[in-house]
This record gives sequence, C-alpha cells and structure tokens, in this order.
Amino acid sequence: MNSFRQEFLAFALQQGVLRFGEFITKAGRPSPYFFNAGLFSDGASLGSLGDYYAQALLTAEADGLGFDMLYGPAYKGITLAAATAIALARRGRNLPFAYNRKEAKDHGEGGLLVGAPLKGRVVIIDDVLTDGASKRESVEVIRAAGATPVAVAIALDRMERKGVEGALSARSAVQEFEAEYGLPVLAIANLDDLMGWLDATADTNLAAHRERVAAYRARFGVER
Ligand SMILES: O=P(O)(O)OC[C@H]1O[C@H](OP(=O)(O)OP(=O)(O)O)[C@H](O)[C@@H]1O
Ligand SMILES: O=C(O)c1cc(=O)[nH]c(=O)[nH]1
Repeated sequence: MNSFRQEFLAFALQQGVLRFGEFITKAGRPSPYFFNAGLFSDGASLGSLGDYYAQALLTAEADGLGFDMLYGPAYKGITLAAATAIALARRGRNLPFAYNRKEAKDHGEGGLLVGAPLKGRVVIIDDVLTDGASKRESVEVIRAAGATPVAVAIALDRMERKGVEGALSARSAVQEFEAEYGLPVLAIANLDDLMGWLDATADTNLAAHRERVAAYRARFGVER
C-alpha cells in the first residue's frame, strides 16, 4: 500500500479525526468508522493536513493535471484551501486562492467571493464529498466567474454506493460527480487504503476493526 496514504490515515487516527466505533452517516447508514475533518483543529495539525493536500496535488500535477489556483467552499473548505496554499507555497508553488461566503455581504467590498479573482484552472478543496451538492455549487460559481474547474481534492473518499439498500446505485457519489462533470476527484486516501491499512497492521487494537469495516465495505462499497 502507498505509504503516503497509510501515513495520512495514521495521522488522522492520531488526531481523533478518524474514529472507529458505531456512527450513523448522513445517508443514515450504520458505519463502523467516521472521519471528522473539523477535528484537525490546531495549527500544527492543520499545517500537516495542508501538506498532505499539497503532496496529493503535486503528485496529480506530475501525472498531468494542470491548475492555477485553489477554491475552498465555505466553511470548512476555506481553511483547507488556505492551508493547502501555504503548503504549496512552501514547496515553491505559490498559487492564489479564493473562497465563498454562505451569505452575501451587502457592505464593504460586498459579494459572495473572497480572495483572489477566480480565473484559469481551479482546484476545489474540501474535506469530503457526500452527495456532491456543495461541489456542484462550487463548479457553478467558478464557471460563472469565467474560470475552469479542473479537479476536486478531498481528504477521504468513503467509496460508498449511493441510494438505499435494495436499490443501491452501482456508483458512488464521487463517481457520479466525476462522470457528470468530467472532473477527477482526488482523495488523499480512500476506503481501499483504509482496508489495506487494517489488513496490514500489526497493531491488534486497530486490527480489531478490520472485520466490521470489511463487512461495511461488502455491503455498501464500490469498486474503484
Ligand atoms: O455537499 P457535498 O459536496 O457532498 O460535500 C459535503 C460537504 O458538506 C459538509 O459541509 P457543509 O456544506 O455542511 O458546510 P460546512 O463546511 O460549513 O460544514 C461536509 O463537511 C462537506 O464539506
Ligand atoms: O456520512 C457523512 O456525511 C460523513 C461521513 C464521514 O466519515 N465523514 C463526514 O464528514 N461525513
């Protein structure tokens, strides 16, 4: 397994962002794990997180993805885009970034958009994609400004089939978004990485979650 992805999962676990137990997802599923990116909530962990996004983006760039700026949808995407921009600048790629307000400001500079003008090829930075609504909105905002969305970068792709049990779609929300817009969704790590990590670990506490995560993946997971 890719050690960068494994390192990221270990980091998320250590920060309490990745947890194992009993959780209910937004889709109402009983999940044996949960990823709460809002808990990257101090300077050092946000800095490290920005570094993971930056590495994922630079790897994608080396594989042919061209991009000129970052866009973070409110609210969590704002700090994530800022942290990624700082991490990229430290690696010699000083890119502009922008973000939106959830409610338009009617005084001062006004409007919904803050930061650098949206132009060129834009990567949307956010924590997760659940049904894709906020990413669709981001695509519309970027296009309306005359810029071109080229990719979405998220921290974790849960790789889950959409829909209700008995009528599950063959595709995940990420795959549907990619197909609808023709844009790649880059994830620092995904459910396959999580499973591979649990399969390989020598840590018995961690390995204890393997069966339940495997059963969850068998029930709801998609193939990549
Ligand atoms: O809509 P999707 O593209 O599937 O993505 C899901 C988004 O929804 C949540 O944030 P929310 O939009 O509630 O905003 P917040 O960052 O203010 O919590 C979550 O943290 C994701 O960022
Ligand atoms: O189901 C969700 O919406 C969800 C799952 C998860 O692991 N993390 C998250 O932020 N949302």
